[in-house]
Amino acid sequence: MHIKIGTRGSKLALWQAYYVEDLLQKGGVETEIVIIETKGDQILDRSLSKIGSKGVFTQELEDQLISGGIDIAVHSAKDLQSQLDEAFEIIAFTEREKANDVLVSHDTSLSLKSGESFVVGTSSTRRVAVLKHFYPHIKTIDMRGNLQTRLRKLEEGQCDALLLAYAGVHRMEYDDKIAEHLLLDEFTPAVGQGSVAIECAVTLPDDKKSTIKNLLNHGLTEICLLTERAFLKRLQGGCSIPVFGMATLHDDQISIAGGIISLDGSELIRRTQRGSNAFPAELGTALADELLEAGADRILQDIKSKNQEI
Ligand SMILES: NCc1[nH]cc(CCC(=O)O)c1CC(=O)O
Repeated sequence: MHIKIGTRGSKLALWQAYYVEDLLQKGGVETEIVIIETKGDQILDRSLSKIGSKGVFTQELEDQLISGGIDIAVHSAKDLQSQLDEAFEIIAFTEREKANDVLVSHDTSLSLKSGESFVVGTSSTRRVAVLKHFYPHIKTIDMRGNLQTRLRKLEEGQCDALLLAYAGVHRMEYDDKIAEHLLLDEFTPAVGQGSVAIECAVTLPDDKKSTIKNLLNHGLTEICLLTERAFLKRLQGGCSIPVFGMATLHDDQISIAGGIISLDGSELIRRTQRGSNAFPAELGTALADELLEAGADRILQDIKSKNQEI
């Protein structure tokens, strides 16, 4: 069998594509990597939250899935919108890396907890809002671009530290620049953070689908991600909305913590629920409903109207 693997061209995206390629080859599959540039890779001058981010990193990959230019598209699970077009499906989630955020700096003695003020570069609305909520003495500056670009800006002194997903930092082998591992209770990650999602067209032949699923899918990660993605779908949060959620497994139970925070960090709603691992989507949806009842709806509307003003 021969599988064409579609990926974006950033170093992190390529790492993930090679990781997937390796797993497929170990299972006796022949592979080929096809690099595809997306709109999101070209737009570097404006914050993603301001261009309406739906599909900017996925559209061109999905076009190739339909035309047969590629068999699968490899994404960071957290970059994949919660509601795929009906022509596509996710056939596998790879085993999740540690999901937490980390503070990255040349000065590894830096700590959010120290009370000392310094400048953190991040383009994530979630991370900015959570910093404002728990660590108001920290200043933030908007910082876009791939990991290498951000690290270069850090090196140039545009900020003192970056706030990033551990998974990406680890994959790029920048572990020695990690100053602090942030608490999951405060910096609850974006839905899907740390896992790689494999997308295909629903029309991909069944023998290819089953081989790919067998070689790439990590069942325990899949249960967690299905819970989180149902949660996100119900809240209709895209990556420009500071919604966060993370599920973990405890024997046959799933526990999920999730919430939403206003852009200025003043209002934070976070809840947890537990349920059977047989019904991940139901649990994720139930948690979203609990949040909506607790006022998440108002925060969401407020953020959506602010995004439209820009
Ligand atoms: N939004 C960019 C993005 N997409 C996936 C990762 C890291 C890898 C992962 O979470 O799987 C990152 C960088 C970051 O948020 O620091």
